[in-house]
Amino acid sequence: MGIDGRLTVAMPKGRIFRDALNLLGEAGLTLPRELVEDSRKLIVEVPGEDLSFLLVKPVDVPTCVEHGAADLGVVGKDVLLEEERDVYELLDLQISPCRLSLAGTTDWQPVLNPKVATKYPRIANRWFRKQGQQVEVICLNGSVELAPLTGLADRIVDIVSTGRTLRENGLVEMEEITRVTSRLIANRASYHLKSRQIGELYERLAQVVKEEGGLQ
Ligand SMILES: Nc1ncnc2c1ncn2[C@@H]1O[C@H](COP(=O)(O)OP(=O)(O)OP(=O)(O)O)[C@@H](O)[C@H]1O
Ligand SMILES: O=P(O)(O)OC[C@H]1O[C@H](OP(=O)(O)OP(=O)(O)O)[C@H](O)[C@@H]1O
Repeated sequence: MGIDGRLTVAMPKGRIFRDALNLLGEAGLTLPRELVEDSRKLIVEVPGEDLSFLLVKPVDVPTCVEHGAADLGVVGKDVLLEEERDVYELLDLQISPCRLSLAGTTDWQPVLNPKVATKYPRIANRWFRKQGQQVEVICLNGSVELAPLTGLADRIVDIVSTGRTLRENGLVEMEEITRVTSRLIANRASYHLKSRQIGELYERLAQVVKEEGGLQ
């Protein structure tokens, strides 16, 4: 499980990375140079602690944790809901907040069996099923806002943070599907086998989240 019996944490590269590092720093961890500075290293050990970080794409964090390549992971709730991996969700870290919303053009008219473009096909399908609406979900990997502008789809399900991308593309948020923050997740076996190490890190992080109401 993990590497050399050390506690291994899968960290998402990209947007969440800095927020997660700040949180770990606040929790009293000495962050190795390779994590803080620009580095291409993918496995980084924390000096003086029985701890290593794996640097992975955000969408791959639940996969690494489910399969035990990492004992713990930091990941957005959006990815967690979409990936449906068999992991424990331990803590809402309250970092990298955003929301997953339904959006469209201002002049959108209801149609039978509308097309919905998204990076989140499972979440979209589940949500529309719950609404009793039949839709055709079209999977995109980015620039989802283009879809209603080009006739590729009628509406989109996508992340909204400042709302700038919607605004600058003449789209409006129609409904919030879910609020999103990043979570601490654990491999099921590691949670039991490394309960002391995981418990200690959990306590340190939970304390910071409680004291600071999360770091934005
Ligand atoms: N404005 C935002 N847009 C997208 N994700 C955001 C935003 N704000 C916070 N997040 C969080 O950041 C995560 C995405 O991070 P990031 O954009 O680095 O990854 P990504 O979608 O894999 O990017 P890419 O595919 O461009 O490499 C989401 O899962 C979400 O939880
Ligand atoms: O509300 P905002 O602050 O504008 O942020 C939301 C935008 O940011 C993300 O896109 P990203 O920059 O990751 O590009 P992408 O289209 O390639 O996913 C997301 O998919 C939205 O498009």
